[in-house]
Amino acid sequence: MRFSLLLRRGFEFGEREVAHWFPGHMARGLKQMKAKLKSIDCIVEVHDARIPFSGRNPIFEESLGIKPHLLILNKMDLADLTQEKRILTKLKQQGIGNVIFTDCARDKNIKQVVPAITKLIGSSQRFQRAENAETCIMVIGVPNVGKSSLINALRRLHLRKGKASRVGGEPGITRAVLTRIQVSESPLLYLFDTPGVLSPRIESVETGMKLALCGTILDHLVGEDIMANYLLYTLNQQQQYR
Ligand SMILES: Nc1nc2c(ncn2[C@@H]2O[C@H](COP(=O)(O)OP(=O)(O)OP(=O)(O)O)[C@@H](O)[C@H]2O)c(=O)[nH]1
Repeated sequence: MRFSLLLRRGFEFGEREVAHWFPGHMARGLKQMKAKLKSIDCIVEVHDARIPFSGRNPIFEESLGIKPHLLILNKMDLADLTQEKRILTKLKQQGIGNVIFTDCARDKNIKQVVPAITKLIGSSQRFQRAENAETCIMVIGVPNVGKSSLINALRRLHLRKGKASRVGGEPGITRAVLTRIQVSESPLLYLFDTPGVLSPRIESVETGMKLALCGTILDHLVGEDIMANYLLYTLNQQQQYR
């Protein structure tokens, strides 16, 4: 019998409840972000390039969506970029036209970020603030996608300075109230790092599983066994048997 015929056709998630995967401190984080919004010129949303269509927080769009918006798909070094064109086309259809892929360990694509922000703000009528030379950005995203790493990479590139924002392998490293961090001298650019905020209504258990596998939800909240099982199922579906 062919090996592929033995593989599962679907994945049984059982009676899982995703609501409790949203820790309470995230609601507080979102409230603080909304309060800061008046002084922000542009929102930079960081997401994991491995799941470009899953798990972005719709609440960001509802509550923060009025400002110019740049989507950074980070961890491109871990993603399958043969699909890059298709990803960009699909995001454009969803109204997301400003997208940059990055790997925080390399400067190549990080270099595109500040010019893209400057261009976005420059072309946004509402935010032409001639009297104010400094620009303020808010970096948002679900936990552990690399928001702090991006800020540190921008500082390394533009200011030749070290880490200003704590980085960690577990979700939920950045919990502090928003701190203002300089990332560029010319143009004068400041960023607010924010705590990662998951959607309180993750659209499905499958989306939750993808978020967990990319490290945005703590493993034990979801269950290590089912995560491993779903990963195996997905790899088999994609015929990645190695
Ligand atoms: N492979 C790879 N790993 C990355 C990249 N950027 C960040 N990481 C790693 O991803 C993990 C999370 O990075 P952080 O910068 O702390 O993420 P964050 O979004 O600020 O996390 P929270 O504070 O939990 O919201 C760390 O282990 C980083 O080293 C990248 O471009 N590629």
